[in-house]
Amino acid sequence: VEDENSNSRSIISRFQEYLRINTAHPNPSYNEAADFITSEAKSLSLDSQILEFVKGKPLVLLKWAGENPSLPSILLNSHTDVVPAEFHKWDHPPFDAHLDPSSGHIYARGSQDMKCVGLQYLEAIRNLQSSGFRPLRTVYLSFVPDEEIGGHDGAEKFAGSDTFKSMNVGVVLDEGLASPTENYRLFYGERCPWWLVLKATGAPGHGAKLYDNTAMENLLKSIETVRRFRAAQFDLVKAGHKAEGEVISVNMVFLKAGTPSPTGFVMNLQPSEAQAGFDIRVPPTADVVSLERRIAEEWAPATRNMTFEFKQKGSIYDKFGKQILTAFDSSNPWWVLLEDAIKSANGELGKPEIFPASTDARYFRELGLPAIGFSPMANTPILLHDHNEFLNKNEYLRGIHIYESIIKAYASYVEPTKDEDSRAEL
Ligand SMILES: CSCC[C@H](NC=O)C(=O)O
Ligand SMILES: [Zn+2]
Ligand SMILES: [Zn+2]
Repeated sequence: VEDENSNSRSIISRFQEYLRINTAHPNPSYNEAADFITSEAKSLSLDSQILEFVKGKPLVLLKWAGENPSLPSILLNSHTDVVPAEFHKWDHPPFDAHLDPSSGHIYARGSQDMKCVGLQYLEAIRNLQSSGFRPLRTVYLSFVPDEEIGGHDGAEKFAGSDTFKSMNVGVVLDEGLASPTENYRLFYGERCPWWLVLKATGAPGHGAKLYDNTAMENLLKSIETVRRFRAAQFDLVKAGHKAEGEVISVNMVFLKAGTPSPTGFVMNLQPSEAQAGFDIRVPPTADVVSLERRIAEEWAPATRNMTFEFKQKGSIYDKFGKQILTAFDSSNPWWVLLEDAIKSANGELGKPEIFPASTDARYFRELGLPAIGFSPMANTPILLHDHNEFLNKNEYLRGIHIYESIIKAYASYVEPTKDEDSRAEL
């Protein structure tokens, strides 16, 4: 028991050490994080290399060589960056990794999203190694930069690289979300980001004059139309008809209009231009043609002097024209193995879900690879990107055992031969 306690204490202090590295945008300490991961990898005798697709943005790639390197490998992905935090709004500073002695909560930016997962992979490997386990398939771990700002200089370049090709990856694990209930959550796809700017123009005029076709009026009508659409989508979720990832979300994220003056804005001038920005998330199964038509005809009608521009417009289709989804039935052995491995480690599971935001998993799915989103955090409020993000230490430790079970199952998996397949069908 004494040993176990001191072992848990070292596991938790390694987690805290990683959390204390400030990898928040816009100036993440990527090199410090890379050094930390590299030194952890050394202690596990894993091969490590730094891929620097863009200068100053290291991606750490680790390899636990399998006994049969010709089999497709396993990739365990996590991002090293985190979103910024408003220090004064937290109960404990976001990069102190304070462990509350009574609750066992560890407070830090990145404790849920997703430094927990990155280190849990490594701790699970440490435990598997000391139990004498040897992987049949090669297990890779990638610690990637820039996920929070779109992953273009991280996972996107990695997935397109020759290094990646040479890894012969068969399946990818990436992040999921915390679950407030007993059930862990598994994600088989994600919504696609469309960042839309609606622009209105109109006749400028005196602030005292009532007249039609002002930029502000034109924009407000669109905002009202978008708001009604948003409410209808949200109602489907509130009524329990759809899950969060199954509806189109639209949130207004900026408003820009007015004529600046030294004291603020000119108050008696109706401006000739006004803009509003929206973060739209589109489920992979959505009817995108009708959404596009809605935007052009109802949200930005030319008849009201409106135009629109996409700042980001992901596709829900891969290069074969297929919706970007990972199968979650018996056609995907990795899905079945994952569920079984979690259950055999006493984890309970909810229904497969669409990830409501965007993650790096899409870059791997786009290649046609199965990628599954999973972060082992049950009984935990969803606090990613929020103030006072925390993860309970026991939940963190439990997650390590879950990954031991998963990595063991994945790294040992042998595809049934054709013969066994046909027998199973009989
Ligand atoms: C358009 S890529 C943005 C990626 C980001 N990922 C996590 O929050 C997101 O907003 O979902
Ligand atoms: Zn994340
Ligand atoms: Zn995030």
